[in-house]
Amino acid sequence: MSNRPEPLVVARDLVKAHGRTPALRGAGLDLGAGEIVAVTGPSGSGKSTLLHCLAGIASPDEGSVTYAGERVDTLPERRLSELRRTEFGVVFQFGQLIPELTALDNVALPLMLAGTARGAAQERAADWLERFGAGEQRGLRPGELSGGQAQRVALARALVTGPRVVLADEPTGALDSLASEQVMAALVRTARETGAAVLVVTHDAQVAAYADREVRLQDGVTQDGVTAGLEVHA
Ligand SMILES: Nc1ncnc2c1ncn2[C@@H]1O[C@H](COP(=O)(O)OP(=O)(O)OP(=O)(O)O)[C@@H](O)[C@H]1O
Repeated sequence: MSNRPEPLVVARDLVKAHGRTPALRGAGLDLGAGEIVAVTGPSGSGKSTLLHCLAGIASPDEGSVTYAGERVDTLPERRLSELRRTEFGVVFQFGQLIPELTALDNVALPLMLAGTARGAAQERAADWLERFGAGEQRGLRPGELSGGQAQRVALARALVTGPRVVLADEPTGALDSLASEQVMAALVRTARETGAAVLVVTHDAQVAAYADREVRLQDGVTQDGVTAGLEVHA
């Protein structure tokens, strides 16, 4: 489409096997600033593996991933962790919160690691928890949160540093449909306001409908170009 933004993340011809199990067999996609793309497909079709390759967590056996023109798949680990700390917000499918810290401190931590003073970091963390509907859980530790609450906290933590790319693996997997809609609306709002490029892996067609585009994976191969439904007004 002619009015699509210039891609910020570009993946081409990705091939990746886990041992002898092929996970990606020629996957690719473009992700533009301010754009939300849903990656859908059956269980085992390679969605998480694709997200891990985009985030530089897994390295593809073949193909390439670039971020703002820089090859991600061949970067040294030190530059990769810098990218993940400053430019990428990654939300994993399972448990990534620090059990000893409250929800508020989990979200404040990335800011503090980047040098923000604790009070200011907590203030911003509280705003992001509110945005994702987890403001009331700020004082709770991960063990005291429901799965859905933990997901909201993980999203707030991924977004608090203002990443340019948000990669979220099933961010609504533990939420009911109303809560999923709230979380997706907050993600859409964030992408529109901050210009972040957002990729969401999801099983859920209702969640995918919030995206600007849907990229379907089938047996490790992407079929790009399905346009999803909802017009979202900022
Ligand atoms: N660490 C691993 N070791 C071995 N095989 C793996 C590993 N991770 C994934 N696989 C295999 O690679 C293929 C793709 O898995 P992947 O998790 O990327 O798919 P998915 O579409 O995200 O699945 P789901 O929707 O169930 O999360 C599957 O056949 C899976 O069993």
